[in-house]
Amino acid sequence: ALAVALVSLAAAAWWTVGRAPLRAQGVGGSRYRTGSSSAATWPRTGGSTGRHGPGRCRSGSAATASRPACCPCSGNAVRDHGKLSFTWFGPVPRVMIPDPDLVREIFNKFDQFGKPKMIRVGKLIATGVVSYEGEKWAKHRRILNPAFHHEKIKRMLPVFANCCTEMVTRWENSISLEAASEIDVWPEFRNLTGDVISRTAFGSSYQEGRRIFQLQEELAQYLTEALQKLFITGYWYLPTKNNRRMREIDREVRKILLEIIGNKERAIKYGENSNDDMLGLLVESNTKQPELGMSMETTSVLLTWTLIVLSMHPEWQERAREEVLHHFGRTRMPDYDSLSHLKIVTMILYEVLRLYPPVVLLNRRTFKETELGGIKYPADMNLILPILFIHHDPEIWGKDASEFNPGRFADGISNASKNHDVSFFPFGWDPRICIGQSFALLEAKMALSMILQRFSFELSPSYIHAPYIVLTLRPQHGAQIKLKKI
Ligand code: HEM
Repeated sequence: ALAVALVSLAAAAWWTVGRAPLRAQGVGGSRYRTGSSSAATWPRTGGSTGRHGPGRCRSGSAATASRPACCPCSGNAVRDHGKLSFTWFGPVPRVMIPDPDLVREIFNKFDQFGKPKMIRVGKLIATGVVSYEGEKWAKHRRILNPAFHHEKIKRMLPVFANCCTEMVTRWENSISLEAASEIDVWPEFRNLTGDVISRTAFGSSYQEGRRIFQLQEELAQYLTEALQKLFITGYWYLPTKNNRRMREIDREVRKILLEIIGNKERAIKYGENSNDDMLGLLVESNTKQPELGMSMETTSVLLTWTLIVLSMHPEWQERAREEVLHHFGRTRMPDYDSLSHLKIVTMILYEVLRLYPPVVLLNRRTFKETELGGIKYPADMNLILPILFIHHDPEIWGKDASEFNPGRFADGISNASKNHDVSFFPFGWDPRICIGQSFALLEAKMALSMILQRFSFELSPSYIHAPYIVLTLRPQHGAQIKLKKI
C-alpha cells in the first residue's frame, strides 16, 4: 500500500512540476478570484490541494434546514479559494465551474467537452449510455428513447399505482388510528423505487431485478468508502476485503443479467415477447449492465427529501394536500392527465430538486486544449459542474436562495431564477439530459399524491438533519417521520 501511495504521490508531483502553466488568452485574468495566483493560468499550484471527492463529504453542525453543510460543490471550496478553484484527484486536476453561462457553453460544445474517463471501479455502477461518447452514445440513446416516450410512460402508470398502493397499505396497517407512528421513509422509498424499476424494466424477471438493485445498493456503500482512496493509482487492484467484495458483486450482477438477457433474447427470437419494453430495448442496445440502479437511488432521494421538507413546512404540505384532494378526493386512484396538471405538487418537487439535487455535480473532461471563460485548459482536464452550488447561489436565486420557497416556480422553471437558463439543472441538460426525467417525476407525483390522500406527517424528534453524499445526496441518519392517518 505504501509503495502504491508513493507512486501516486510521485504522479501528483510529476503533474504539478511537469506541466507548464498555460496563459490566458488575451484577457485581463478571469472574471473570478483565482486562488493565490493573479494570472489566469492553468494549472496553478496555489489553489486548493484538498481532495473534495464525494466520499469525503460529511454533513456537519452547520447544516441548516434547507442546505447541506459540506459538499465538494457547496460553499467550502468557494469560501476558501474563490469561485474558480481546483482540487487534485490523485494526479488529475479538477476545476469547478460555478457559472451558469460557462456551464451552458460546456453543454453546448459537447464535441469539445465529454464525459471523464471512467476509473475502473466507476464502471461497476455506471456503464451504458450514461458513459458513452460520440456515435456510440447517439446510437444507444436513439435505441432507448422510445422506452421513455410519454405514451410508454403512461402505460407504466398501473405499475406505479400498484407499487405505491402496496407501500401505503403497509403503512396504514402498521400504524394505529389514534396516535402518530414513526416510520423511516428513506428505506421505504428505496424499496418502492426498486420495485417500480424492477417491474417496469424487468417485467417477469422482476425478482432477479430486485436482487440486482440490492447488490448495487451494497456496491454503492463500498464504492463510497473506496472513493476516498481511489486517487491512489492501482488501489483498485489491491486484494482488500472491500475490493474483493466489489468484484464478487460485479460478477453476481453480470451473471444474473446475462441470464435475464439470455431469456429475453430467446423470447424475442421465438416471438413470445415483444422487445419494445425497457429490458427489450436494453437488450437491443446490447447493454450488458443496466444503468438503472442509479435511477432508483435518485428517485427515492427525491421522495425522501420531499417528505422531510413538507414536514418542516406544514403550510406547503396543506396546500399540496388541498390540490391532491381537489383532483382525486380521498380514495380515487390518481390518473395520468390529472397528475400532469398538478401545479403546487410540481412546484414543490422542483424546489426540492433545487435545494436537494439527488445528483450534486456533473463531471466533464476536455477532449483537447480548450478555452473556456478566458482560461485555456489542457486536454484531459476534469471539469466539475456543481449543480448543488449553482442551485444555492444567492447571486442567481436571490437572498432567500437557501430557503424553501416553491412559489419561485409558480411561473415555470425559466422564470424562477435571475435570467440564467442553466441555473436549474437537476436532470442535466441537452443533449444528454436525463432520459428518465418524466418517468421519475410521474412516479414521485403518484407516490406523493397517494401519501397526501391518506396521511398527515411531521418530523420525528429522532430525525437528525444531515444531508450527505453516497453517490447521491441522502439523509445520513435516515428520515424518521411521524405519520397520522387522516
Ligand atoms: C429524480 C430522479 C433523477 C435524477 C435527479 C436524475 C439525474 C440525471 C442527471 C443529472 C443526468 C445527466 C448526467 C450527465 O449529464 O452527466 C442523468 C442522465 C441519465 N439518467 Fe437520470 N435522473 C433521475 C432519474 C432517472 C430514471 C428514473 C432513469 C431511468 C429509468 C434515468 C436514466 C438516466 C440515463 C439513462 C441517463 C443518461 C442519459 C445520456 O447520457 O444520454 N434517470 N440523470
